[in-house]
Parts: sequence; C-alpha cells; structure tokens
Amino acid sequence: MKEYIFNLPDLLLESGETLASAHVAYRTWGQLNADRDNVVWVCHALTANADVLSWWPGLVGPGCYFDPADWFIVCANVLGSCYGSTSPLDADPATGQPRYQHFPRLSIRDLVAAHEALRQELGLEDIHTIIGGSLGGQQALEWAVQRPDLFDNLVVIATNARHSAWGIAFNEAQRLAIEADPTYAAGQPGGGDDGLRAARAIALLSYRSYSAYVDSQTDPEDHLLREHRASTYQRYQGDKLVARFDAYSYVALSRAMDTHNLGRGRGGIPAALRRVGARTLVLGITSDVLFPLSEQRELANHIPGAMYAELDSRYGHDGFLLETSAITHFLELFYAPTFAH
Ligand SMILES: CC(=O)SCCNC(=O)CCNC(=O)[C@H](O)C(C)(C)COP(=O)(O)OP(=O)(O)OC[C@H]1O[C@@H](n2cnc3c(N)ncnc32)[C@H](O)[C@@H]1OP(=O)(O)O
Ligand SMILES: N[C@@H](CCO)C(=O)O
Repeated sequence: MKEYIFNLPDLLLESGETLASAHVAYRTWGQLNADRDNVVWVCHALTANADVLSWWPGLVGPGCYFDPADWFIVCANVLGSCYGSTSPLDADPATGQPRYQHFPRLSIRDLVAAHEALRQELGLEDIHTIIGGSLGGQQALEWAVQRPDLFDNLVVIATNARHSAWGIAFNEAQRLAIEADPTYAAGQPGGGDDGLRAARAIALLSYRSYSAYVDSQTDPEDHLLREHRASTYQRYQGDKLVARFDAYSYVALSRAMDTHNLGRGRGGIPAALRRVGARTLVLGITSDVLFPLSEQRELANHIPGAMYAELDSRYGHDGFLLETSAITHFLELFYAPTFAH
C-alpha cells in the first residue's frame, strides 16, 4: 500500500515556535462511498506508524471489523515520529542540518493540528469513527474535544484525559536512560541507541503485567546460573525497538505525551470532556498499570452518554494492540442499534 506525503503549511506550535516545511506521511485503504460518510480515522500509539494493517491485525484489514471493503480507512504518522512525518532526523530548513535533540517541543495538540490540516486537505467533512489507544487515544480525545461536530463515533482504549504523574515519571525514567547515552548528546544518526534499548526495557514493565511476566518468563525449576528468561526477554525487546525506531523521535514523542491535558485552558477536564459530541466507547484494560481503569472511568463519567466497558486481559496496557477479538466484541455491542447515545 502506497504511503502519501502531505506538506503542511507552517505550523505554529503550542510552544510558540513555528515548524516550517513540515510534512505528514499517511496511508488510506478502501474507497469513500457516495455519501462520503464511511471514514474511519485511526490514531496510532507511541512507536507505530501509518501502516495500521501491519500493527493492528485482527481489527483493521480484510475480514476484520474495520474491513477496507466497507470503510475508507485513514492512518497518518504523527509529527516527531521516525516513520515518515517530520521528525528530529529531518533537516531544519533554516540550517539544512537535522535538529536531533534540539527538535522543537511538540504537544499532543500539535500532533492533532497536523492531522487536522491533513483532514482538511483530504476534504473529509464527516468522520464516521475515530479510534485510538494509548497515545492514539489521547489524540482522538483531543481532536474530539476540539471538533465536537466532526466525529460521529469516538472509540478510545487504554488512554486518559491527562497524562498522569505516574506516566510522566515512567517517560522521564526512559529519557534519563537515553540521555545517559553519550551518543545521544553527540547528535548523530543512530545516536542514543543504547539508551533507547534500556528505555524500551523500562517501558515494557509498564506495558505488561506481573502475571504476564510470571506466566511467560519464569525460569524452569532447575535453573540456577544460566541467564534468566526475563533478562533475555528485556534485552530482546530493547534490541527489537532499536532495530526499528529512533531515540530522538522517542524522546520527542514521549515529551508530547507528557503534555496531554484535555482540560488545559478549557476550565478543567470535566468541562472539556462535556464538549465531546461523538457517540463514545471507552474501553479499559483490567491489567493496565499505565493507564488504569480509574482513568477510563473518568473519561466515561464526563463524556455525555459514553459507553464504558472493561476488557479482561492478562497482557496489561499492550492489550489494546493484542486483544483484537475482545475489542471487536465491544465494537459490535457499541454499534448495535440497541445502544442509544
Ligand atoms: C515495521 C514495524 O515493525 S512497524 C511497527 C510495529 N510495532 C508497532 O506498531 C507498535 C505496536 N506494537 C507493539 O508494541 C508490539 O508489537 C506488541 C505489543 C503488539 C507485541 O509485542 P511482541 O514483542 O510481539 O510480543 P511479546 O511481548 O509476546 O514478545 C514476543 C517476542 O519476544 C521473544 N521472546 C519471548 N520470550 C523471550 C525471552 N525469554 N528471551 C528472548 N526473547 C523472547 C519472542 O520470541 C518474540 O519474538 P519476535 O517478536 O521476534 O517474534
Ligand atoms: N507498545 C506501544 C506503546 C504503548 O502504547 C508502542 O510501542 O507503540
């Protein structure tokens, strides 16, 4: 599937800086119907990309709930990510050099502003469903608060109204690991890879759960001196991310996540959530220690008429990527005509 590039107009960031000559990478699947009302917009999480069929198999794709045979599906890479949109690795138009660790600070609202500009360019005036989990859910919520008239349905999974002190602390621990890598401060391609490896291992602790580790990574009874399964798992997961992601992007996006606060400048979170005009499904994951159920309940309590459901999973936060059968089940309930807004 082809990836397209949309060149953004100069973007005034929340920080006050202007991001000039930026672009957004995006993909689409399926066809717009005659009424142009079959659009599904997917917002991706921290390290994913515009290729939603590759990272949300079982939910988006042929034979899935969101089947391109029925829907016009759009997924755009977020600003700051190393998967095609403008990132710290791109040349600064003013100097011709990449900005690396000096890339402008982004906020969730900046990420949404870039995708809103793309939406306007595509002429999509009626979005049937906007869906996202984690950082993707933060964008979807922010967008739905900004544009109560645009989205018919909002589906958010394992996300929050404001990034918590707990979540920011996890992100800071990961940034400390990256910043301790001398190649990060040196500012060069691949800089910070060792730090990124450690950062991913830290992050995994918040994406999984006690029982997920104990069930899958406990050593055999007779184990003594060989390397522990849990240790090689942590290292492998770090290596796996280093092979496909970039430390400068990781820092930029985790900082953006920390800015997330729907209530900022809007009289607080309840007032912001009351602006949502879309029919809404809020899905929480029982074992999620990063975005706990209390945060999902807060969303559902304040979004008018929201449906709330808990997905019982042993996978922890990453259940939003893995539990596609259960998510499909809740989508079927949500879209059933018997559930009134
Ligand atoms: C080009 C691209 O990749 S696009 C981007 C894809 N990624 C994204 O979009 C981000 C969202 N996705 C994710 O975060 C992850 O892929 C998830 C959460 C969906 C799934 O994570 P996974 O790492 O596949 O699952 P899990 O935690 O079960 O780990 C399985 C892997 O660990 C390996 N593993 C398991 N136990 C151990 C161990 N003790 N020691 C070493 N390796 C181990 C498995 O062999 C497996 O390896 P593989 O990925 O090479 O097949
Ligand atoms: N596992 C997710 C992060 C959790 O939201 C990712 O790598 O994007």
